[in-house]
Amino acid sequence: MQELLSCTNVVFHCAATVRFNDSLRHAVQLNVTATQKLLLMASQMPKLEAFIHISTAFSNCNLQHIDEVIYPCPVEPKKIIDSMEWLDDAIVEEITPKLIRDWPNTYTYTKALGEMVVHQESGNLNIAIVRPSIVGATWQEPFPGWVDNVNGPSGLIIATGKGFLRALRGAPMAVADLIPVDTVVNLTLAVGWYTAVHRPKSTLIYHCTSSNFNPCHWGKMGFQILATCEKIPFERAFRRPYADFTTNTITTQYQNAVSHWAPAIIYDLYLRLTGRKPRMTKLMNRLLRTVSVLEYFVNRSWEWSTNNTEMLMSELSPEDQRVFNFDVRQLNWLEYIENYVLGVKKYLLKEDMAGVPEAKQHLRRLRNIHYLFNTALFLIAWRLLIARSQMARNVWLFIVSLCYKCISYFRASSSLKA
Ligand SMILES: CCCCCCCCCCCCCCCCCC(=O)SCCNC(=O)CCNC(=O)[C@H](O)C(C)(C)COP(=O)(O)OP(=O)(O)OC[C@H]1O[C@@H](n2cnc3c(N)ncnc32)[C@H](O)[C@@H]1OP(=O)(O)O
Ligand SMILES: NC(=O)C1=CN([C@@H]2O[C@H](COP(=O)(O)OP(=O)(O)OC[C@H]3O[C@@H](n4cnc5c(N)ncnc54)[C@H](OP(=O)(O)O)[C@@H]3O)[C@@H](O)[C@H]2O)C=CC1
Repeated sequence: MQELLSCTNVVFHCAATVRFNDSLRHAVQLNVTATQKLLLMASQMPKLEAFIHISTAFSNCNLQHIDEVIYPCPVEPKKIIDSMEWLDDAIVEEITPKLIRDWPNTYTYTKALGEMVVHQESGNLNIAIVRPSIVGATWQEPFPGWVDNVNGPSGLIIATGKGFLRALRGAPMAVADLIPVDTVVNLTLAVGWYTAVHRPKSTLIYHCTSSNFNPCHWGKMGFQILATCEKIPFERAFRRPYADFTTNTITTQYQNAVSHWAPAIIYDLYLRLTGRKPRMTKLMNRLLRTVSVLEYFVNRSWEWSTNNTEMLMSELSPEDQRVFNFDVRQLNWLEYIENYVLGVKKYLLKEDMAGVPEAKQHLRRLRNIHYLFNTALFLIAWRLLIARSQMARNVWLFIVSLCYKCISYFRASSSLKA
């Protein structure tokens, strides 16, 4: 502690809980109280030049247009911190929806409270706030596509590539505000420099987002994920990768029943029959729960103003602009997403590229099983229909006689030509 207090020049405060469904008590402890404690600690650092707090672009996701300002929270953070000390867990759980109001989860709500704490308790500290949007794999450094956890889109890329996720309630034309992690790091370092050297009079907020500079839509992203998974498939896929966005609740429910639950139940039945432990329905349950907490972010678009980020870009020397590049106007989304999917395969699934031919062969087998299954299903349905309906029998006889006539006609015309 003594060493930290006496030697620290710049604090980059990244630590947080990023789980959307954390209990309010835990999220307040990590994202609000800890911020307050770190500010107190920072105020005792004589050599401190700058304190950079990492928030999220979604801390005010209850608004549609978000400026580079700190918005007040309905209840003072101090009151929330105090109440967490004496309220028991059951009451905290009960009042959580009332407290978080139109925030979608405890994470975004407590990140907003964390910003308020920074604003109120910064004292004489030289502070800035960075708000990244959805952090994705690296764009360039140390190499394209590096990723180390399943947060945000990464987990859903796995679920799509492995064929578990077939449909997602989301708007394909909504903006997918992804930002590569190396861009966030570069911008954060540049903010550290600017805050320490230029000492702005007020706390500056920097939106580390892509939509203002180079927008990409969920539809385009989904398309490129599927295209890459087709070209370089993941190993041992459950089904062929195919997924689509739907905006309709009934279609979503239909897709959940037919494309998610039915195959999982059939597969578990097969596992049981072959004496193995069923696991697919459990996995599907977890996946659909994850999807339900992420859906909020795929159904809406936000606008973030980026004046401070643009100002910072113009303040950097040409050499620093190159070394600490955070200009996402140069980012090619299709190339980035392809590298992202390959990074997921390599660094999260730990799959070797040598296994690609076998993975392709597996997809071909899955395609054949799919055709076989559909044909069998069609024949069974048709057989049942014929047994029960005179009209179906008539249609069937009509089709058979039509086929017979066509074959006879072609046979006759070919023998005439001969
Ligand atoms: C057309 C096709 C298109 C496809 C692609 C489309 C992509 C759309 C993506 C939209 C992303 C939107 C993200 C918005 C981020 C906002 C930015 C931030 O500031 S926020 C910063 C970002 N923060 C986040 O992203 C937090 C997201 N995560 C959470 O909030 C929670 O983990 C939870 C609620 C999902 C589950 O909680 P709980 O039930 O308590 O259980 P646990 O926590 O213990 O986990 C259970 C299992 O789930 C696993 N798993 C975890 N995450 C994902 C995932 N994304 N995915 C898949 N799986 C995931 C986890 O590995 C574990 O597996 P296992 O070890 O048991 O095998
Ligand atoms: N991922 C995203 O899409 C986005 C993230 N952010 C923000 O970026 C920051 C980093 O997030 P991300 O890297 O994604 O999340 P991670 O969960 O990967 O990292 C969180 C970090 O916080 C540390 N931490 C958690 N609890 C404690 C604790 N009690 N004491 C000390 N350290 C702790 C963890 O340490 P350890 O590894 O030891 O557990 C970990 O290094 C967060 O502030 C988050 O809000 C903002 C926008 C988007």
